[in-house]
Amino acid sequence: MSNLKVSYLVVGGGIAGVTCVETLAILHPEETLAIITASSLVKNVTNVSFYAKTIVKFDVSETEANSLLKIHPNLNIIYDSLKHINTMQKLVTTDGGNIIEYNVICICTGGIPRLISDSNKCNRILGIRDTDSVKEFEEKLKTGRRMVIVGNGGIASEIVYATKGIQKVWVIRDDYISATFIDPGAAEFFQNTMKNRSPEVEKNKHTILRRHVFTEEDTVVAINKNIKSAALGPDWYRKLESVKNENGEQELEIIYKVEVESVQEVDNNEYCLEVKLTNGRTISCDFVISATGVEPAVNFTFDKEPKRGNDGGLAVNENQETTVKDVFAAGDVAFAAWPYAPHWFQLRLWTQARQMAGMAAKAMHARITNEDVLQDFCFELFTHCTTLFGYRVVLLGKYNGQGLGNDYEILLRTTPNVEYIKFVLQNGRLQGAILIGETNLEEMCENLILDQIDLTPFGDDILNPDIDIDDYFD
Ligand SMILES: Cc1cc2nc3c(=O)[nH]c(=O)nc-3n(C[C@H](O)[C@H](O)[C@H](O)COP(=O)(O)OP(=O)(O)OC[C@H]3O[C@@H](n4cnc5c(N)ncnc54)[C@H](O)[C@@H]3O)c2cc1C
Ligand SMILES: NC(=O)C1=CN([C@@H]2O[C@H](COP(=O)(O)OP(=O)(O)OC[C@H]3O[C@@H](n4cnc5c(N)ncnc54)[C@H](OP(=O)(O)O)[C@@H]3O)[C@@H](O)[C@H]2O)C=CC1
Repeated sequence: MSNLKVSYLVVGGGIAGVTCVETLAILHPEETLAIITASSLVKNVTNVSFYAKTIVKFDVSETEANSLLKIHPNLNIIYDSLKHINTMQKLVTTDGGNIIEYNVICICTGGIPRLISDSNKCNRILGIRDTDSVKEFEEKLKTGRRMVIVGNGGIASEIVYATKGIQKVWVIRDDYISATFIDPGAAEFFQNTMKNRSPEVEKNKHTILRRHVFTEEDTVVAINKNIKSAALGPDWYRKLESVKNENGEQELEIIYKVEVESVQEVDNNEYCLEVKLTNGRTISCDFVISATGVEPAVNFTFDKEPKRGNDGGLAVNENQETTVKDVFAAGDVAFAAWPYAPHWFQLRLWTQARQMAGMAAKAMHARITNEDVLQDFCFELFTHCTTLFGYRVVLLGKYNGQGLGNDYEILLRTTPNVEYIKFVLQNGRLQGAILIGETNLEEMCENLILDQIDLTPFGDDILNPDIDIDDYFD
């Protein structure tokens, strides 16, 4: 137990918390800084590379929290969990009884899986977030014969792709797969490649994976067992590829446009779970993966509650400050409540956790030094680089026509098993793009979206592979 007084206090050892600490250490090295982390390992970002000004790719790795001392020798690391924030007196208390006074605080407590409604009745409905949850999943995978996967976003797509030797029933409420990230055309592109995974595609799959392989060690120490440690690293699902299940052939059935009505444990059946769907069908299985999104982790109390967003996240302005002065928030726990630039929106991703935390650090520093701060340029354009079904995927701007109504055009170029390129245009100007494969179009698309150049004169040539469109703009 200790009493401590610092200028800057950061809570959470995920990408957001660590980025905030790293940025503050650079901006204000002489000032006192502390981090409260509920787990002995923290996340950090390495191998940052730029495809373009705002399109950044990086690896996410995990490291001992005390390695942060390298960047800030006077950093106070408090291995504990936040319990209460007294915003009037500007002090926090922790579950372990520590009291820390601050001038400015940044809350980066991340999120937890938002599970389907019957999850509280049965422990065979799993969510994936941290190492422990993956271990439990691996155990179930080793002996399971059939699993039901609910949800149509990143985690469900990765699980469907990576698991073998088990029957999979993928239950989605859309009429095409992976709807969070792609459109129906790209879904078809992926499904075709999944059907006939040729040796060539298998080869590509390995060459385009990120360099860092997820290796979160068993040595991770959870300080508070009720609090999940940071979200997993990028290659987490590769562990699933090596799980041996001798039960049988891989089979995938996708059931579109349905939801789960109920899940019941049964003991008179070959399988111990029955999943009833809204279309009247019942599926017997061993366990259910609920990959149905994230809930912000506001797992502590306030004397004065800041405003929340409609998803329960702490509402923040363009400087990442909540509605309570000197209380900032970043990453999955935050709800972006400022008026967005035309080509940006919030999705809970590493990139945004990192960007928000960098912005929060700048604004916290500006508060302490009494300076003005402007929102970072990165919030001008939504960008996401990832790997789906073994392919590089870059998403830019309003890549699925989000918020554009019905008044937009789509331009497509696709080569089976190689690339899928979609441009979303409105009034002849590029609003968003999906780039799958090694397209090398990232920088051009970024410029076209940010500069809103009228592309009408180019017609369909904008996607003609024989014309180097960059030449037009040089
Ligand atoms: C399986 C999986 C795969 C993903 N894949 C991708 C991907 O490919 N690309 C991508 O962009 N994004 C991906 N994401 C999303 C990405 O991981 C998150 O958006 C990002 O990690 C959020 O970072 P964060 O720091 O806000 O939260 P977290 O990583 O959740 O970190 C929160 C930290 O706060 C700590 N904490 C919580 N409560 C307290 C408390 N009361 N006191 C002290 N500490 C506390 C936790 O222990 C944790 O260390 C994935 C997520 C998951 C679960
Ligand atoms: N490669 C990547 O970039 C990856 C990113 N992630 C990130 O990790 C986090 C967690 O991933 P994930 O859980 O996949 O979350 P996502 O938000 O990506 O996807 C959730 C999915 O579940 C659906 N859903 C929500 N509630 C229900 C319900 N009750 N019944 C049926 N379907 C439902 C959503 O549909 P609807 O859209 O209709 O609400 C959506 O398709 C996200 O922030 C995600 O972006 C995770 C893995 C990989």
